[in-house]
Amino acid sequence: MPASVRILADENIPGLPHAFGEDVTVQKMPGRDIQRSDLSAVDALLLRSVTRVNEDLLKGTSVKFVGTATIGLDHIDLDYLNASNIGFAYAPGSNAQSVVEYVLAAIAFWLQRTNRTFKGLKVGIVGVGRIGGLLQKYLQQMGVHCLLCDPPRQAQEPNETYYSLQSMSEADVISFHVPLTQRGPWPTRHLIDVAFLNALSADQLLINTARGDILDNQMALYYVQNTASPVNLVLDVWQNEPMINAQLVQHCLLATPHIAGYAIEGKWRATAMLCQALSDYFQVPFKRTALDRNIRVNDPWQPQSNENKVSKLLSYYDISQDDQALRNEIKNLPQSFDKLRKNYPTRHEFLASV
Ligand SMILES: NC(=O)c1ccc[n+]([C@@H]2O[C@H](COP(=O)([O-])OP(=O)(O)OC[C@H]3O[C@@H](n4cnc5c(N)ncnc54)[C@H](O)[C@@H]3O)[C@@H](O)[C@H]2O)c1
Ligand SMILES: O=C(O)[C@H](O)[C@H](O)COP(=O)(O)O
Repeated sequence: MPASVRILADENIPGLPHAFGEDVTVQKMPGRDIQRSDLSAVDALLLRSVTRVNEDLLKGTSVKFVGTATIGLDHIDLDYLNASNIGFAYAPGSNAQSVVEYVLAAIAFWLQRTNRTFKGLKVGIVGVGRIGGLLQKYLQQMGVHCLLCDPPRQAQEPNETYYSLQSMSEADVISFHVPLTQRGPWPTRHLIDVAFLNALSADQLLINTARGDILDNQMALYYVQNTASPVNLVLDVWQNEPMINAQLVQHCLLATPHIAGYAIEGKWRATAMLCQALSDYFQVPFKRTALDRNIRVNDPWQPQSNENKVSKLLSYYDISQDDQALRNEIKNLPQSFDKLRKNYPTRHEFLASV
């Protein structure tokens, strides 16, 4: 192992280099600009989702360890890392609560607009992993009925009740929490197809916080432009970020620049997970306490049965501000998309754990 560990990090990962001592050096760069030529004297690369990690980037470099401060892994060629014996870490669950709070705020926004409450609501959850499972717990705590769709889990848990993707159209709200995959028995690229959209109506809400490629955006634009009463769309993730489909934005109930997971505690939790993994890998000390105080949620909200959950949720997180910020900057794409993400205002997690 090197005498000192040289890290190249995405400039949008908070908390570096304070978590390490003098045996670690940290250089920062915009994630989209990182190229192979930047990696000749780098031991560890710490990234976000905007840097594609593959043979093109890493071949012939000195990189021994890659960490991504994200839940999603679709930007990483894991086969190449394994074959090249490069250490790897990611941040599973780090921003799950943030995404769940985004989804609950989006539902609350829609309910308020339609003068409704959570009472009697049916929510379909597609992908019941860390995020989908947490969403299910919070919704059930609020008395909301959930329909679960997760074929990989269904194959492992034949005695549990799971629904098909098609039957999700029975729900008032359908929220997607699948990883982006192209291969295997249950690929998710373009999982939301025209047949699925055609089975929905203007009385329903579809939320995609998973990845942009789950929904063919060009097809979705055609659908909203040519359907009398299209489903209400809430999109946080887009195909071809940062050059997203500006026309589709105009047709969304809520449109945001991939910030569902951006509550500040989630970001610091991801940093802590990567620093711990890097510290174990290179056997260098890591000051966990330097990060811990940013991860704690102050005074969390425990929903009560007799309170107005719609207005309470929106008082914690007014999601319409994130939507408005994107609409205000839509003429300045693609730069504005990354700018809004880089300068995202501080949003705190607010739900008590379930
Ligand atoms: N918008 C954001 O800011 C944001 C933040 C965090 C994560 N994400 C995205 O959310 C995804 C899910 O995160 P997670 O932590 O819950 O992942 P997870 O791996 O814990 O859960 C994913 C679940 O999806 C299921 N699944 C896989 N293929 C499926 C299919 N075809 N149909 C239905 N279910 C399927 C899996 O069985 C699993 O239970 C991430 O991969 C990432 O792309 C987005
Ligand atoms: O997968 C994730 O964790 C999220 O999509 C994450 O919030 C993406 O943010 P980025 O890495 O692009 O800043």
